[in-house]
Amino acid sequence: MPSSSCQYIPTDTHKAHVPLIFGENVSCTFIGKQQVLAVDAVSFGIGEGKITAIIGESGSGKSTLLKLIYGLLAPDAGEVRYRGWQVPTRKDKLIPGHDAMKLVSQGFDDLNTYANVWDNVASQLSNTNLKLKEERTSAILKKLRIDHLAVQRVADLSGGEKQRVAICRALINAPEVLLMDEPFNQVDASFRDILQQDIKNIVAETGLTVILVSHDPTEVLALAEELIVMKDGKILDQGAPEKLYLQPTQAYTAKLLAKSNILTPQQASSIGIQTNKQVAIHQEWISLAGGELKFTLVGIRFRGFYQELILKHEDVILHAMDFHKNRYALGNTLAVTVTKYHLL
Ligand SMILES: Nc1ncnc2c1ncn2[C@@H]1O[C@H](COP(=O)(O)OP(=O)(O)OP(=O)(O)O)[C@@H](O)[C@H]1O
Repeated sequence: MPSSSCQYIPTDTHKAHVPLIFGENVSCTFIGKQQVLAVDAVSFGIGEGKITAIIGESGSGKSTLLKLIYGLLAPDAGEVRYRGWQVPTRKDKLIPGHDAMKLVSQGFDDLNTYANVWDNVASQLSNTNLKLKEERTSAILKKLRIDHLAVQRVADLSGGEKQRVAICRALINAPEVLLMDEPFNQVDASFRDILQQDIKNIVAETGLTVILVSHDPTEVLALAEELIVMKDGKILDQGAPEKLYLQPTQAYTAKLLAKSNILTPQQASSIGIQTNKQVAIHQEWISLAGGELKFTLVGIRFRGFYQELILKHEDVILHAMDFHKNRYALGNTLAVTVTKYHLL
């Protein structure tokens, strides 16, 4: 329950469509050798029972925003509310962190690496009902597929396994919100997909609200239902992944999510697109199967299942995807068609 020292505005909860968590003009400055405005007057809403990802380049303020939501940091302006209640911060509470939320931090700081997995998780429950304690610990370890590791020391686990222990610890007391800072950092690609699906299943089964931070948006495109895009402490975009991917409003978002080619109106005009706006052309919107536009191949990057071609026409550089490797050489002239573009 929210702390009694917090201000409650009952009318907020009666408004239609008020998000579970919302921030209004929230700012946070770090004062050290230099003053850093890490979060700059942002307003946002986070819906209940879904997965929201905060994404952006390194240093854009993602972790700071997560800490403001949890109450680990106090905003120097604006406010964050949870179910209409102002989120208590260090100023209001002895033990920081909102009681309805749990944070899984990047470094697994909360784990006791010398204890085994079972004790790390079970220790989060009281001893008043030992049977229930055992049942709940067993159930959550099974749900996160680490029941076979119950007696292993945490120190001996892989990064991905430690991540699962940290999530079990966070979830065992059934918080309403799970906050995760770069949860897939230490998990390799194949395990990442399984962990993401497990998190999705838990959200679907329990109505848990998940907020996670990622510097790699491609890894959360399939996971999150809502994205918050940050740059230089500001929120540039918020919306559904498909919408932000296909109809970005900002060049930054288009580049971040789709590695899109961004052209000025003049550059666009030289390839036949007349507009006074910037143009985003995603790599997959460029067809190499012939066309009027002639580009010179100036670079080839191996990307695994495809290669990225760097194409030049006058002062326009386009990056395109090619799934048929080894059919072109540097210096070749390629006939190109832009099949789709988006005006910013
Ligand atoms: N405790 C702190 N003291 C001083 N400056 C800080 C502190 N924490 C963060 N910053 C600065 O605030 C800015 C935002 O940092 P933050 O960690 O929120 O970014 P981020 O987007 O999460 O970055 P990353 O993806 O690299 O973790 C950065 O310039 C960072 O150096």
